[in-house]
Amino acid sequence: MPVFGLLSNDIGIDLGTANCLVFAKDKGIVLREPSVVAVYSSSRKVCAVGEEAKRMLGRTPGTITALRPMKDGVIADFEITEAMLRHFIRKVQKSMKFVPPRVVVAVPSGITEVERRAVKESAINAGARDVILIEEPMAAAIGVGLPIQEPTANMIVDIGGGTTEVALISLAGVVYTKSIRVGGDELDSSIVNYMKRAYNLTIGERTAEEIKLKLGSAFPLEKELTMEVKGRDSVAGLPKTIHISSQEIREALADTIGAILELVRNALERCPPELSADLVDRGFVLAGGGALIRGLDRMLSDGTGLPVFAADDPLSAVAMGTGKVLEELEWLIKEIAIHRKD
Ligand SMILES: Nc1ncnc2c1ncn2[C@@H]1O[C@H](COP(=O)(O)OP(=O)(O)OP(=O)(O)O)[C@@H](O)[C@H]1O
Repeated sequence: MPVFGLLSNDIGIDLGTANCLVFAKDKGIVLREPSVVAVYSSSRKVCAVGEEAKRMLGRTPGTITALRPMKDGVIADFEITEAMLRHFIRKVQKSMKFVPPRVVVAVPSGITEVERRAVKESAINAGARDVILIEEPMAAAIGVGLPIQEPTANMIVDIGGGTTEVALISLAGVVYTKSIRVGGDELDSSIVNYMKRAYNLTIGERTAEEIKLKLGSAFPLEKELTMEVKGRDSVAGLPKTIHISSQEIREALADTIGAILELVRNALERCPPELSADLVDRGFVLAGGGALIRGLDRMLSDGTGLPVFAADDPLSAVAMGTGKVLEELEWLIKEIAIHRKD
C-alpha cells in the first residue's frame, strides 16, 4: 500500500505556549488557534478549545475554567495539553485522507525528557503513526529559510508567548542555545503592572495584550500613538476609562525588552570567533510573535551592532519549519527505499 505520495497526510505542529499551528503537507498552514482550553471545573471535561476558549479567558462563570495548558515554555497541565493536541489533530484530519499521519512536533527547547515523552504519547494517542520532535528555534531557523546546513553562523531569536529562545546553528547542529521564560506574556504582565501603578487601573491579560499589539514598541515611533483603555479602578472599584500613549507603554515594556537584549548579548559573547566573524555581515533573524513589536529590530541592532532582520511572517516561522522537515523526511525515506531495492 502506498503510504507516501498521494495518500500521505503528514502534518507538522507548532505546539506553542500562545498559539498552536498545524501545517499539512501539500497544503501549508491549515490551522492557527490559541493554545487555550476551557474545561468544566467539576469534571475537567473539555468544553472549548482554541479561539472559542480564548474568548472565555477572564470571563468564565465558576463552573468553567479557561486555561493555558502550556505556560512559560513548559507543559503546565499534561492532560489538558494532550486533549488540546488531540482536538487539533482530529480537526485537520477530518478534512484529510484516511491514513494515520506522521507528525513532526516543534516543542519549546526547555521542556524536560518526561514532557517530550508526554507530547509524543499524546500525538500517538491522537492518531499519529509516528512522531518526530524538533526544538522550536531549529524549526524557526529552517522555517525562515536560513541555510542551516552550511558551515556558517545562522542565528535566530524566537520571541514567543512564554519564552524567548536564541540559537546559533552551523552545519545543521546547534552550537549554542539558551531560553529564558520571558516573552509576550511577560510583556502583557508589565502592562498590567504599569496600569495599576500609574493609574490605579486593573485590567485583564487580554486587554493588556490588545494594548501591546496597538501601542507596543521598543524604539521611538515616527508618529506616537494613543488609545483608550477600559478597566476597573482599583481604589473605587468602579469601571473606568483612561487614555494612554505609546511612549508610556514603551516605558512599561523597557525592562522586559532589556532582558531579551541581554539574552542576545550573552549568546554573542559565547559565540566561537569564526562564527562571530560571520555574524558581523549576516546578523541574526527575529521570529515568533514578539518580532512584530515595532522597532524591536532597530533596538536590538543598536544594542548589538549587528544587522537584524525580522522574518516576513514571524508567527508562522516554526510551523513552516516543521513543514520543511516533513518534506526532507519524505526525501530521506524515499532514498532509503531506493537503496533497499538495490
Ligand atoms: N503585532 C504584535 N506585536 C507584538 N506582539 C505580538 C504581535 N502579534 C502577536 N504578538 C505576541 O506574540 C506572542 C505569540 O507568539 P508565538 O505564536 O510565536 O508564540 P508561541 O510559539 O505560541 O510561544 P512559545 O514560543 O513561547 O512556545 C503573544 O504573546 C502575542 O501577544
